[in-house]
Amino acid sequence: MNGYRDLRVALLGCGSVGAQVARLLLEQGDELAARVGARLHLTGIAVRDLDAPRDVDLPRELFTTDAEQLVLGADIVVELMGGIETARELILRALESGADVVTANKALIAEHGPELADAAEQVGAQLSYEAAVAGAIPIIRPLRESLAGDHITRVLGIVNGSTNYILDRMDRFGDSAEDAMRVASELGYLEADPTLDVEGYDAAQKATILASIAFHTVVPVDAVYREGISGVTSAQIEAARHAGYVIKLLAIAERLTAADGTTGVSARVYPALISRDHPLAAVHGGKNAVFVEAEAAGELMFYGAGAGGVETASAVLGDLVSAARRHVIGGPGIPGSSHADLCVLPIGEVSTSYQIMLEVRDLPGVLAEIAGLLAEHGVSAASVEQTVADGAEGTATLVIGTHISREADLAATVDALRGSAVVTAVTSVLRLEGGA
Ligand SMILES: NC(=O)c1ccc[n+]([C@@H]2O[C@H](COP(=O)([O-])OP(=O)(O)OC[C@H]3O[C@@H](n4cnc5c(N)ncnc54)[C@H](O)[C@@H]3O)[C@@H](O)[C@H]2O)c1
Ligand SMILES: N[C@@H](CCO)C(=O)O
Ligand code: NA
Repeated sequence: MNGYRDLRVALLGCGSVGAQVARLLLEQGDELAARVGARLHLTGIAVRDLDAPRDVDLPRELFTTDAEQLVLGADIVVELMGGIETARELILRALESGADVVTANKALIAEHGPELADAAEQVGAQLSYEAAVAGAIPIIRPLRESLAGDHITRVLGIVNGSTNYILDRMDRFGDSAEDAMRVASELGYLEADPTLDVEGYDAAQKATILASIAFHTVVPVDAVYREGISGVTSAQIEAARHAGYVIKLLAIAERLTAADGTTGVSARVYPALISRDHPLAAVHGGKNAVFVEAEAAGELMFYGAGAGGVETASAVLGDLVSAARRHVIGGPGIPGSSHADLCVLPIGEVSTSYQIMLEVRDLPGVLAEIAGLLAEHGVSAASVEQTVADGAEGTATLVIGTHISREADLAATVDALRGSAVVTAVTSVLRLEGGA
């Protein structure tokens, strides 16, 4: 039709995202053909159950349970099944046959990205995964292409919508952690296994991908330091607000110099304080945002929907159109870039400032004792506030803000505080991020 050649597109999986990709491919066929210069011909959709109910009405003859057969002969394979092993095998098979692959599978890319990128490079195929990080938000392509001539120094991301939703409810509506979690669950925001969201595993997968691309290196997912939001309390949220901060679950990728002079990368996920003036503080509900700091470009922010079937389908189709254009023009796909080969530095090498909440004995000399413990470990207090004196009788609550300190020094300080006779409890230690 219209003299366009056909490019054979095989779709693996027809769930929330896959069904929307199929619908858009069919509905927008003519326009996509005009944009690409070839017709994106959906040859089939691999499903587990031919008769399962779908979000979208799609021609039944497209469905097949034979994913392996479908992949054979495809020009572009779009993997939207999720899971690791079957997806990995099918993608490797597709790449080895020279097909381009588009996937939204963050777990797979975080675990096997380098292997898949190598397989793609061997045959000059394109492996694209814009939808794997922050759903609809263009962030992979900007990092890989638009910022390819710059030096990125730091990436701070709110890349998990469900935990952002939970923390935002606690902050804005005063919900308890349990209530906020229940609402998030009712709205279907959480993964089938909510631990993946709540304990930061999903964000860690995205941190791996962001750190690897931003710093042209390989950051294994196991090397990402990870804390989730299950320990965040209403008292911490309240204390943060009082001090002009908000608590966000951040995925951070940063170029750092270690104490011994080694340059490396830190990749970490934890709930952190950020100033209410920081652009990331305005990311509410289930939205995602990625804040990028680059030497020449300065500060950039990418904001939008990090999940949702049709929203995520937008990113998938963007990759699909890009892969299809390559087929029309010819030439190899853009290979992954890991030439910098940087080491991943442990959390102890990170320097940031901290907010420590303590319950102490309300006695003369206590402040001096605590100041002495901080000084002994090279941690300098920027502020000390006695917020309430209404805990157990004879105790006071202290909130200490520190100057920028090394995590290792801070950890030793917290251990010393816990062991001190004047401290009855260390109730909170939070890092403050987003500053200079
Ligand atoms: N839903 C989102 O908002 C979102 C956002 C970003 C990324 N992703 C990623 O996109 C991918 C798809 O997510 P989803 O939300 O559409 O999942 P989903 O569970 O709704 O759909 C996956 C579908 O694939 C099918 N499937 C699984 N294994 C199969 C196999 N071996 N053969 C054929 N079909 C198989 C399942 O039956 C299911 O229908 C995942 O990797 C997910 O992490 C999803
Ligand atoms: N569970 C993820 C889905 C998108 O990857 C989230 O909450 O953001
Ligand atoms: Na994205």
